[in-house]
Amino acid sequence: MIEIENFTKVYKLSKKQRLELKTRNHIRKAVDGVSLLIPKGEIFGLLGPNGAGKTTTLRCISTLLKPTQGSIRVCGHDTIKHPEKVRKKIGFLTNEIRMDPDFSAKYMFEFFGHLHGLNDEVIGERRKKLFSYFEIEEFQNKKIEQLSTGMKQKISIAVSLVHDPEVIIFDEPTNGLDIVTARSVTNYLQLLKEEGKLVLISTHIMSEAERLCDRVAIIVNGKKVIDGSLEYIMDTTGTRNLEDAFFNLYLQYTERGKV
Ligand SMILES: Nc1ncnc2c1ncn2[C@@H]1O[C@H](COP(=O)(O)OP(=O)(O)OP(=O)(O)O)[C@@H](O)[C@H]1O
Repeated sequence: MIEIENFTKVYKLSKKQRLELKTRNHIRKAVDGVSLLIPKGEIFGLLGPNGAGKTTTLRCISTLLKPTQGSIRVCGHDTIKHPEKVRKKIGFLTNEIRMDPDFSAKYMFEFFGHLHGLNDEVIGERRKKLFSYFEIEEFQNKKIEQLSTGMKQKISIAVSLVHDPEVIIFDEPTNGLDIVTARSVTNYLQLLKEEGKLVLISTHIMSEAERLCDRVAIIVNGKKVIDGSLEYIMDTTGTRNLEDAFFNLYLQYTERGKV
């Protein structure tokens, strides 16, 4: 389970950032007082427009950043007090973490397997399973720079899952993928859910969230505006699909000045 309580993240803005953002403010509140309970055995979607605070939230859960206020626990471990215990439990995928282009998929997989303290036999078994599912086998000895965007993303996903984590946190996992590759990724997330794992994704794609997620939270300007099952969100907003529900809430919380 992931337990997020009254979580706030404030960034300090450098002079360069202030100029770029055309602001005099020295800070930016990226996430503002968000609380969430995310159970295992489900796919949970974090939805929101650009700049809503999704990536910041996922990075704080994954211990790459520290919350400014509030607390986050993953499988009972506090992300600030016991980040190393949290890291053992999670597989994290983000667009900014790139595979080293000079190395091969096989090398990267083994490297990260060893970092997680796995022995060669376990790494070999995991590699066979994941490389076969994502059809990486044929390309596993090629330099990553020679491979397509889709293949690179599949390799990143396989590497993030080397240690068979209980909690899978993927920031926009299908971003930039064609529909065939995207479907193989989302199908795998469903398999992980069926194995009882907790899967947390962020996405802009409402149809994907609707097809994949058991529950979602919508974040606008750093604040959670709703969370719950898809049925609950559609009932509450009086809509029949997630995209309409999203727009309904977005307009309500931006134009009417609630956020
Ligand atoms: N390192 C940083 N320093 C300062 N501000 C930041 C930093 N990272 C993000 N922000 C700001 O925090 C806010 C939330 O950004 P974040 O990347 O978490 O949003 P997001 O929902 O993931 O957006 P997107 O869908 O565009 O990736 C934005 O206003 C962004 O400009």
